Amino acid sequence: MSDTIFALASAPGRAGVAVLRVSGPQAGAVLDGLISGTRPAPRAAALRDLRAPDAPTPDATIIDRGLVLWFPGPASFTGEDCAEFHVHGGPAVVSAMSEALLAAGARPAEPGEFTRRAFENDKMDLTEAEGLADLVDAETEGQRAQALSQMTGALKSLYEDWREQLITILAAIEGEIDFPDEDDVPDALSHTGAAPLGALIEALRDHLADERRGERVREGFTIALIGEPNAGKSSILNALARREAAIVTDIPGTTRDVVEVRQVRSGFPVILADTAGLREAADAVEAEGVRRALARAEDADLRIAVIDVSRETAEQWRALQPRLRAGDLIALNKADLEPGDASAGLSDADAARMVRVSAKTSAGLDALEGLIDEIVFERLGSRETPALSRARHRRAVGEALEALERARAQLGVHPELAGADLHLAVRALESLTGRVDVEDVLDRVFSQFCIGK
Ligand SMILES: Nc1nc2c(c(=O)[nH]1)N(C=O)[C@@H](CNc1ccc(C(=O)N[C@@H](CCC(=O)O)C(=O)O)cc1)CN2
Ligand SMILES: Nc1nc2c(ncn2[C@@H]2O[C@H](COP(=O)(O)OP(=O)(O)OP(=O)(O)O)[C@@H](O)[C@H]2O)c(=O)[nH]1
Ligand SMILES: [Mg+2]
Repeated sequence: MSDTIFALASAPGRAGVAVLRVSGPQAGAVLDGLISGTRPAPRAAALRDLRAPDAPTPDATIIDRGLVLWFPGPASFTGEDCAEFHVHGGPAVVSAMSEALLAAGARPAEPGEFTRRAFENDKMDLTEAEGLADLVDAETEGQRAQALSQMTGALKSLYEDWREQLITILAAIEGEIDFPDEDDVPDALSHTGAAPLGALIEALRDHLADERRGERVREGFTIALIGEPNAGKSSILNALARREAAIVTDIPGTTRDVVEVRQVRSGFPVILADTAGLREAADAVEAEGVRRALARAEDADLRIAVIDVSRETAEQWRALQPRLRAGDLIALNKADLEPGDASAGLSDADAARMVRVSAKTSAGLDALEGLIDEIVFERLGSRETPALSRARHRRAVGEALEALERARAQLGVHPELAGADLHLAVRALESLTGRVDVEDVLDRVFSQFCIGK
């Protein structure tokens, strides 16, 4: 951290304004070396001519006239001395500025290095840093809201609060072990420790039992269209996508690979996947397509079974039913060809998630979209408690939970063993917020950032 680093903070390419940030002990000197006139007052923008620090004649070699800012540490984004150059956003201006910053003694920042410094200087914990990275990556309203909440400390407070509860329990237990005021220490412990420990275990369980809501908000909610060949899956995909994303022909077995379309529904990223029609395939290529279709259906967050109502439906339904789960949708397609009631023989629950559609005339497609949007919102929409948003969180909370459960089992038997497990749980929670230095975790988290963050 003794290096002074710089990076383009705005997107590369042509733009109205480009922002270059500098952070580190030499940031003030770097700033002074590039500007005409005086360093501006802290945190106030000032217009200055900018030139390379090694320029022979100051006037002839002006790079640009831009706004500069000076943030003396520790009251800065990184906690170090920082400077910013807001210049005209042309590629030649940015590259000349980069040369000038190099000549002034700064080096290019690694991805995430500014935020890593903010983390090292206690400006944020690890979950807040992740929230910031997610905010930069956010493409939908739901992603933005989740990332902002995490960046402003929602997960941090939750995890810090658990950690404090745990330390209180641990102190009580260790107190009982060290200064038993009763003969039966384990028994006393199962009185003092069991209730708060039980409550904590419940809280961690609830946090994990969220059907991966936060991870889905980040990565996308996947929906697989499945059904027999020629049922109209690709036609429905194209209708939902409003473009010809998949090939449609009247030949059964047209789709082989999984065809994906990304869209935003109810403010969340959704991945619609069209798949090969399910049947005993005659050739190896189609057989591989069917294998992929089944795998995708299995992994998806929602399945839409597409049934061709112009053909015998009982057989199609029998084949699809084992692939479906509660809450999945059924699209009865080609309704234009068969005005009859295809729901005959189905239970009410099945009928409720069924829509008659025609990919040809578009009848019923609005209703199908309405149902999809509703399901996406129900499953991903915000709750009162913040959601964990990465596999890293799930692993660490899971580890803490297992340690707490072991501790509970030992509480009235071997209090020292319970104490050791509680220490493990504290450590797992501390790795979440980055309180304990787990170097490879930090490297992994910050390397996922984009350059300039
Ligand atoms: N020009 C510019 N815009 C930006 C950023 C930036 O670095 N530069 N940010 C970069 O992500 C975001 C804003 N985040 C920031 C967070 C903290 C501080 C900061 O100076 N914090 C000090 C003082 C706080 C205060 O005055 O209230 C501190 O925490 O001590 C600055 C920007 C978005 N917009
Ligand atoms: N009349 C009518 N024809 C439809 C409808 N939907 C699809 N089709 C036709 O049915 C045939 C098959 O459509 P696809 O969308 O390719 O069917 P698929 O389920 O993707 O078929 P595979 O990729 O072979 O599994 C095409 O000729 C479509 O034009 C519909 O609602 N009504
Ligand atoms: Mg198809």
